Amino acid sequence: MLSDRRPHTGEEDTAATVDETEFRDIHALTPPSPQPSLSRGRRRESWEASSHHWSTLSVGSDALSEHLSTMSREFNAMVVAGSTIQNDNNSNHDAPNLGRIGEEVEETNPLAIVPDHNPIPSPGRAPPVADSPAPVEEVSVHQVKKEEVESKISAWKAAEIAKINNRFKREDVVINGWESEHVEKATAWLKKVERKLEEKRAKAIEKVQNDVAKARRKAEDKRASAEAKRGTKVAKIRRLNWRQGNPSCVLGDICVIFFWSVSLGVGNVDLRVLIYLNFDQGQEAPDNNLFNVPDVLLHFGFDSESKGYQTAVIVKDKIFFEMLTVIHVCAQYVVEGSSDVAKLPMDVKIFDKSTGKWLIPTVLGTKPKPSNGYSVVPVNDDRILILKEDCSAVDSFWFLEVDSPYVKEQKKLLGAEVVAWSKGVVGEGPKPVVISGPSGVGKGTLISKLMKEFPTTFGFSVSHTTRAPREKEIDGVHYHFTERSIMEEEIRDGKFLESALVHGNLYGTSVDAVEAVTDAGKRCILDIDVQGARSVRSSSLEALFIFICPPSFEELEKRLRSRGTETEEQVQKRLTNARAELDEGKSPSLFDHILVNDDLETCYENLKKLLVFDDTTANYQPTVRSFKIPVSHSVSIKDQKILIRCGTSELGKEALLAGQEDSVHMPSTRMQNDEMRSSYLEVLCIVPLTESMSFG
Ligand SMILES: Nc1ncnc2c1ncn2[C@@H]1O[C@H](COP(=O)(O)OP(=O)(O)OP(=O)(O)O)[C@@H](O)[C@H]1O
Ligand SMILES: Nc1nc2c(ncn2[C@@H]2O[C@H](COP(=O)(O)O)[C@@H](O)[C@H]2O)c(=O)[nH]1
Repeated sequence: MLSDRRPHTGEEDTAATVDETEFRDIHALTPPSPQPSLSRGRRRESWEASSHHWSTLSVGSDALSEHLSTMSREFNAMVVAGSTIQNDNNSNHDAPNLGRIGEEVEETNPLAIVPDHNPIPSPGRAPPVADSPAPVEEVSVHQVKKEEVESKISAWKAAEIAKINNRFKREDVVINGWESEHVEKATAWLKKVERKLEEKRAKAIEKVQNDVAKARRKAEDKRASAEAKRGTKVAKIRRLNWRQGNPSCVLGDICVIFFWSVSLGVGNVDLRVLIYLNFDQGQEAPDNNLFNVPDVLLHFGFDSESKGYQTAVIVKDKIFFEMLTVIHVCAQYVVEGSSDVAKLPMDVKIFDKSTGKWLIPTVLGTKPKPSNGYSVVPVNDDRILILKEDCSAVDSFWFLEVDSPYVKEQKKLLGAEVVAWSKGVVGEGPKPVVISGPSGVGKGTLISKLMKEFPTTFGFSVSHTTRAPREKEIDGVHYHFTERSIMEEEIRDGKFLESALVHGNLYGTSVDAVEAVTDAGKRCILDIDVQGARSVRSSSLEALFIFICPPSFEELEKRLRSRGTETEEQVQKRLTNARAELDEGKSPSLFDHILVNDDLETCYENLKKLLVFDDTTANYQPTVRSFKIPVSHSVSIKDQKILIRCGTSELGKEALLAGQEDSVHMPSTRMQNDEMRSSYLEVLCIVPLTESMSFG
């Protein structure tokens, strides 16, 4: 019967069913059990069957199945106990079975850590049932037993619920533990990740800071080097500029003054040399001050180390310039009384007074060619004038820059003691010529004719361009064909005198291109667009600006097309730009001359008139070039002027003869007086120093 019971999955349902159903079953079907042992055996069978049945119908949890099976066994025991009471009067045979109900069922669940403090009261401990002598009494005993069983069942239920609650509490503890363990783990992981991120961040910040510092340092270096380059370029441009200007002769009653435009090889010195030729012994000098020989820091002494005489100039606590050989020459000259001595080179070394040591500096620039002798005068704190004796005036003036801005820059760059030679170039070259005009007007054609006819007089400035070479165009002859990125960098580096975007390509005139021509002693011709002309006009380069105009716009278009070097699109672009250029070409502030290229030959003749027979070209070879600084002279610096004084009749004669009467335009009355001319001549060169010498 018990084994036929329908299984219940819910424990409370089971208990409730047991409450209501089991007892009805007990009354109806109490089996007479003749032998307690047999009855016990049968009951065991029922339990086993029941247990088996329950376990096979469990809802999947072994623990739950085990638990329910335990409950079932205990419950069955109680029911059987209740049913056997009446047959088993005061027999306690089944007491051990009932007693088992109250026993702690061995807890196999690993979660079971809370002991059950509410055990089911052991039926064994129930007061023994007294013998019932009468049926009435029997009923009441039965009643008592029933109540007792009922109370046990209630107690059992409560105990089961408590067990379940405990079990869930234990589970809850374990779940909480599991939860906190995982939360802790996750938090620890997060902290680890955060720490790693923090480290990465710190590293990234450090890297960025290092990169920034590195970039700054690099930029500094680049800036310094660009600045140095710029300085050099500017100096070059200035030098180009100094070569400009006309030499002029100024006549005076007492003296003849030559104005020489002087330029320097490396430095930034612009000089004008005035030579006072005093013919009359009785005449006074134009400015007495000019004749005051100031402190000339020339020191002569014997250098035990090199066993010779040396000259030194003290500038800013440093002794510059050893002219051992010069003094040696002087000594020879003096002793032997002969000027016929070997030319001797010039060496530079520096005695640093603070350390008491001689330094051999890095010498920049081209040093002067050896001479018979030199005069040495500090001009100011940054350079020393060296006047070569007994050589042509063109090669006489030299400067040793010892602390000029250029030298300062170089010292910084090279991290060494630096000096630089600058040549005072006497005379000047003719102005470069800028030929501009719209594309197709005939600039190139005119320039080619000029070069062909005057190959030694004119030189073409070879521009840089990013445009592709045309057929027959040769790199380095017609253009320096360059990649855009390279050209852009070179423009940034200050390599260009001017540059412009012309018809979609970059074009530019490099300083080197102009220098290459001027260094070859030729007049430089630039073929550039109007933008370029404007740039050159606003630069320090003095030039002659000529604009070539077409006879008409239609003719320009015709020439451009007939040349056949451009695509239709390029022709259109060039024609559009031509209109703007033609407007600009009329600007008198930009161009010195406008030539209309109608008939080619006529235009060429006009160009030649402007260039070949203009004053600049005609006067290119200054007559004063043959002037010589005599051996016997004194050099001094006064009021920002270099004074060179010499005054013997022989030397005067020499200087005068070298000066050439025609170009000097000396007053005829005096020039006719040979006696007077040879009797006395005092020559004073006054060299005013310009701002670029940065006095003070
Ligand atoms: N006076 C002229 N009469 C007729 N044709 C000319 C005359 N001058 C030049 N040309 C022709 O015009 C064309 C353009 O001349 P050229 O190439 O010298 O122009 P350009 O001004 O140098 O042009 P670009 O600025 O594009 O270099 C050439 O074919 C040339 O032979
Ligand atoms: N600003 C400059 N313009 C230049 C230079 N070289 C040439 N040009 C001018 O470009 C156009 C086009 O020349 P093309 O050879 O492509 O026909 C022409 O007007 C030239 O005068 C330069 O160095 N700078």
